[in-house]
Amino acid sequence: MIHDSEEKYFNDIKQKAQLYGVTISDSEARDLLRHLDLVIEANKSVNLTRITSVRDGINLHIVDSLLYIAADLSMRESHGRLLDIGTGAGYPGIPIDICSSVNVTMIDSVGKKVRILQSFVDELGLDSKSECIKSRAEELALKQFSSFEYVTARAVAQLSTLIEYATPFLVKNGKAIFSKGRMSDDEIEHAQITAKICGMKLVSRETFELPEESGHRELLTYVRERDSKVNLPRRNGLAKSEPLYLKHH
Ligand SMILES: C[S@@+](CC[C@H](N)C(=O)[O-])C[C@H]1O[C@@H](n2cnc3c(N)ncnc32)[C@H](O)[C@@H]1O
Repeated sequence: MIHDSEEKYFNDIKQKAQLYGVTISDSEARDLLRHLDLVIEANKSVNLTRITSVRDGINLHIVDSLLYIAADLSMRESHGRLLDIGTGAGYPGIPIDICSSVNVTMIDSVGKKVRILQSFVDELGLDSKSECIKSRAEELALKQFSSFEYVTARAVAQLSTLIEYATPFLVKNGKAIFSKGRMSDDEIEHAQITAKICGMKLVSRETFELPEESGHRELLTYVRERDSKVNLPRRNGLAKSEPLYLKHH
């Protein structure tokens, strides 16, 4: 548990968020830290993250998640719906929930992770505007077609796969925002082909450096402009095993 150093960590989170233009309140910083504390504690018995220290967690989980807000400040005031695909311990879904007014739905295909995630949401009192669902993206998209203004994902799959996963969930003009480390030329080219097939347009690509040289990030934002040329979602696993950029090139 965090005690003496709480104050120091609050200020650290607030100052680091501010570096990216995200102003957060004391109570938001407290909730972000409380979530991280719960994740580090739960991680002792269930494998959720390779990060075990609060210091690393602030940079690599909290600040990294807040980059999604930095990339699209509109979500701070939006009361729309946001879907976080493959959320794991709730990154970036929970920090976005804490620091914005969007209604966040978090999904993961692993039931054990979703049960722990639900306990974090309950403990943090986020339950009135958060939802945790155990599902693969491809399955939930059939039930929640065209239902979200925003889709996010971090560390889940290649960009082309993420674009295919996100597309059916988005309303027209809805945005998919993905964070990536360094990408290969192939990953970018495959994403461009997939986006075209899915009716998605890359509208912004911003570069960020995480604090204390913790990493390089690119935040890519796609808008759902047109109907997809293929019926989405496709069957489970096809986005990876038979990528659209190969089939429909
Ligand atoms: C490396 S973890 C990242 C977790 C979290 N987003 C983060 O950045 O800390 C990837 C997660 O995506 C989930 N996942 C992978 N493919 C998925 C799919 N098709 N639908 C839903 N969840 C998926 C996995 O179960 C796993 O928890």
